[in-house]
Amino acid sequence: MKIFILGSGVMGSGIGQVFAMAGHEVTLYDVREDALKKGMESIGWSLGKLASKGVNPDEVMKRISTTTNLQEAKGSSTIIEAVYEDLKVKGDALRAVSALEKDAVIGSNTSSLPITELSRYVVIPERFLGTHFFNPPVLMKLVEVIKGDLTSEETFNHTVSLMNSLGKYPLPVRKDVFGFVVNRILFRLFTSACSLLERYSPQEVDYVAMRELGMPMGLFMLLDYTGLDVNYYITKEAERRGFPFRCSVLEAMVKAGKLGRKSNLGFYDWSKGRPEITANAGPDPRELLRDALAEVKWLEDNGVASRDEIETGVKLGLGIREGLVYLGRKFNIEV
Ligand SMILES: NC(=O)c1ccc[n+]([C@@H]2O[C@H](COP(=O)([O-])OP(=O)(O)OC[C@H]3O[C@@H](n4cnc5c(N)ncnc54)[C@H](O)[C@@H]3O)[C@@H](O)[C@H]2O)c1
Repeated sequence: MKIFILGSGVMGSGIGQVFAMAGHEVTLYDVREDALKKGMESIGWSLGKLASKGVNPDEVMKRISTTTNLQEAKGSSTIIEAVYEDLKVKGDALRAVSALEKDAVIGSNTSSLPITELSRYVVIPERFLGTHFFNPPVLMKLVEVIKGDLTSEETFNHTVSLMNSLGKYPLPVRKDVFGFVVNRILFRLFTSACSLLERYSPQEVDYVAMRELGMPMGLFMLLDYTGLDVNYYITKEAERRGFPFRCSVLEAMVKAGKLGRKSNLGFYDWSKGRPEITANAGPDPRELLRDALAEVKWLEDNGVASRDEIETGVKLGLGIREGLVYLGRKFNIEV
């Protein structure tokens, strides 16, 4: 199949690599030559790492081409949009590409914009949906496939099968809700963690997140890792869309230039690399889990995804090895 990727950044290049590794012909498109060059370098680096696992880097590389000419989208069967997370930038890119190739299924990799809102920009909204890969796309097995209000059942089912054929686990998100499934749960965990700061240190909360919830990284460490400015922006966006992701300390931290890992300082000091967790006690794990589990129930009750699908998504997307529902039972929280 001919695949066209809009945006050759962190996600676009990774998604292109995933398709090429599954045998598809991929064209990476970007408005910047240097982004295409960087994207190809990062694919080459990643394939080099995978060579010892039976991947033939040259074969995969041969299937990927780059362009700054949007006209090359013509004849593509699938188009994935992975440009900046901005409604106007995405809208303009989608409008232009969808006018060129009307038969393609178009997926957006947005993390926070409603699929239905984006679908207003495409020529055939029935053939448009969300394809939310996780970072890094090559290593993360989870892809949320999101049905917008106008997405046809055929497009949705076709894309779920396509993601399966790439070796991914497509989590079917049947309703277009803010944050989709996995990030909604993550935002609940963040909100609970932030509200514990009155009584506990970030270290103590993270100790419990890692030790009792089995997360690969603590919640404050994760906020630092992805950037406090990025997370502050998401809390504002969540608020605007009526979803309670709150973390009141973020605003002052961002204003003070504490952005997390990228500025060497956030909830942790990153100047010497990934910080060590030295705490050996913290809050009751139920205080972290309760709202996240209420969210699982909400998603299930509202027909967004089933409990089993959510559980698999949480394991693959957040690295919570045992799953949230399992932890709920373990700690006697009713779900
Ligand atoms: N980075 C992550 O961890 C992550 C995870 C999941 C989803 N996402 C989402 O994926 C999308 C891309 O994120 P990213 O981290 O790869 O961003 P990025 O900044 O690394 O890359 C975006 C690329 O889009 C290009 N671009 C901008 N306007 C364009 C246009 N009109 N046409 C073509 N290319 C254009 C830029 O030149 C840049 O190379 C965003 O919607 C983001 O929310 C990101």
